[in-house]
Amino acid sequence: MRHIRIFDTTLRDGEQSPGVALSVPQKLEIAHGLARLGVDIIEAGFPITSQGDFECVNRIAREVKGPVICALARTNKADIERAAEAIAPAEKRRIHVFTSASRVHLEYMLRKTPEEVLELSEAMVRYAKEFTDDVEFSAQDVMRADFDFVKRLYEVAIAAGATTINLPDTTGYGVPQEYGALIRRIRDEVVRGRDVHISVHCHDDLGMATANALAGVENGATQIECTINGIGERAGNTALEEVVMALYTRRDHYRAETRIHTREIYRMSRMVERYTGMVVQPNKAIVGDNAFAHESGIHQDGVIKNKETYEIMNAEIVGRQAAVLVLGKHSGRNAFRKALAELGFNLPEEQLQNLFLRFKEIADTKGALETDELRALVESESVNTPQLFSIEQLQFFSGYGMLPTATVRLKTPKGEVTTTAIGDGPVDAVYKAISEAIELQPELELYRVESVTGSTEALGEVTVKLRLGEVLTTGHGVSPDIIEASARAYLDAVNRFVAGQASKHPPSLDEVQAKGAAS
Ligand SMILES: CC(=O)SCCNC(=O)CCNC(=O)[C@H](O)C(C)(C)COP(=O)(O)OP(=O)(O)OC[C@H]1O[C@@H](n2cnc3c(N)ncnc32)[C@H](O)[C@@H]1OP(=O)(O)O
Ligand SMILES: CC(C)C(=O)C(=O)O
Repeated sequence: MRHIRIFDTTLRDGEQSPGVALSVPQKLEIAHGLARLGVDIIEAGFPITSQGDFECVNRIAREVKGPVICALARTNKADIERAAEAIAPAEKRRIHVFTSASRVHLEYMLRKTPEEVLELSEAMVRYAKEFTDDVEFSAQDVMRADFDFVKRLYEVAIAAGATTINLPDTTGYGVPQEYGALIRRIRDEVVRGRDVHISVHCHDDLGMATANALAGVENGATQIECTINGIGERAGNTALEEVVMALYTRRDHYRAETRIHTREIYRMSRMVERYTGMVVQPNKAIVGDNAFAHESGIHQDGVIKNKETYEIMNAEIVGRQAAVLVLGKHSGRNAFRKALAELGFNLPEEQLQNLFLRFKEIADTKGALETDELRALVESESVNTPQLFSIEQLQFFSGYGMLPTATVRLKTPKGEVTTTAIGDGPVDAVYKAISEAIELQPELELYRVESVTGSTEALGEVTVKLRLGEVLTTGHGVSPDIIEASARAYLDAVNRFVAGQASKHPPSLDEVQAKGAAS
């Protein structure tokens, strides 16, 4: 298999992301991480940019062992000297000299003729060679440049000693077939079998950076320039994790391999996310939160039966936890049953079906449930208490300057009962309305409300203790709405009270209500 070099430019092009400025310790830690990841080349910075950037590249060159340490330089002597000085302590060092290729860059930005750019490029590659044998040459914006000029530029760069020629699609203008064809022509018409690496550097302005880089590999490139999480100027660069995993997962197709220790990928992604403050989108390939999660019932059912139904790679291979089944409104019974079994609940089928309906009802309004929320739901609903009283409807009003008022419609053994009450707050109003509907006046000994996972979006879990005469009963209720959870907890306690009496000497409801009313 062909070896593809991974040239990581997180610390140079990646740091050019608007709003990102990494400190020296952060860059050093990222560089050490990149060495552990197994990248071949680290582009550590652009030393002429600032004293801070110089020092950073210099410290990385001193301290980070393994990869080639590379510094960027424009086609001028001052840049090259600064780059050479910064990387001098490295065991393996590279200077990356760049110019521009497109007419618009030459005319408006460099304000030079093509002949001047050719001359300067040749002279500056030669100059960089005085400091290191390993010189890379790039001409920005090759996709929008005249091919004959691009060809001449890279020919002079190779003649001057460039050992790697990089073809940057600086503006992300290329499409895979076109970019691949450019790389092929460079291979056939410029490199012509010489010992020079062809490198790809693609930007993601049209969302094609990864596809373009891979098209380059298919057509002769042996180096990919990329960044962790695809960060970089504007829409970013080719994402390291994407090209590496594409080459690995589709090695049957590309017949090429990298030296990346893939199990380090996720850790690096999180480190770069944390230090740059650039949050990885949930649906980002390989490293996004959802990349190995399944929510819909049909997918979950398939994955439970055989992971290969919906997974082309294992999460573990990129250093993540095994794929997770997210329990939300799209989930099915098989995934629900499995999740409960993993939590240690093996419920009878009928109970599981009822619980599933309640779960769907909650997930429909709240979204996916976390493990602790699922556990709370099961614990509050799975105990086989006969539902003598249950909520049909619940409505309440409260607010500053208003009388808290609640109306409940309950299913009771006497049929549907609707009552309204005023209270000191919405929960008090609901409890008074329920008490009237069930014709019992329990004393509330304890009322506790908690957010199951500690966030405001979490399920609310309410625990109550009610005293009915001599008997103390506990009830639990969960719901995204804490007033509803409170009503459920109250009725749960009442139903348990009734069930507890029934297990000894079944009283009639009239007896229970008479007892409750008397207490
Ligand atoms: C596609 C890329 O990612 S390229 C790398 C981009 N990275 C950066 O720009 C890093 C941050 N940059 C900086 O700190 C500054 O721009 C510096 C230190 C590099 C230069 O700063 P200044 O000297 O103030 O120049 P300024 O940024 O205003 O303009 C850039 C100059 O570089 C010239 N230039 C641009 N590319 C090249 C090149 N490849 N070779 C030679 N000169 C170049 C421009 O023509 C312009 O020259 P001018 O001042 O004669 O008009
Ligand atoms: C310096 C070059 C390689 C670059 O970053 C670009 O053209 O995008």
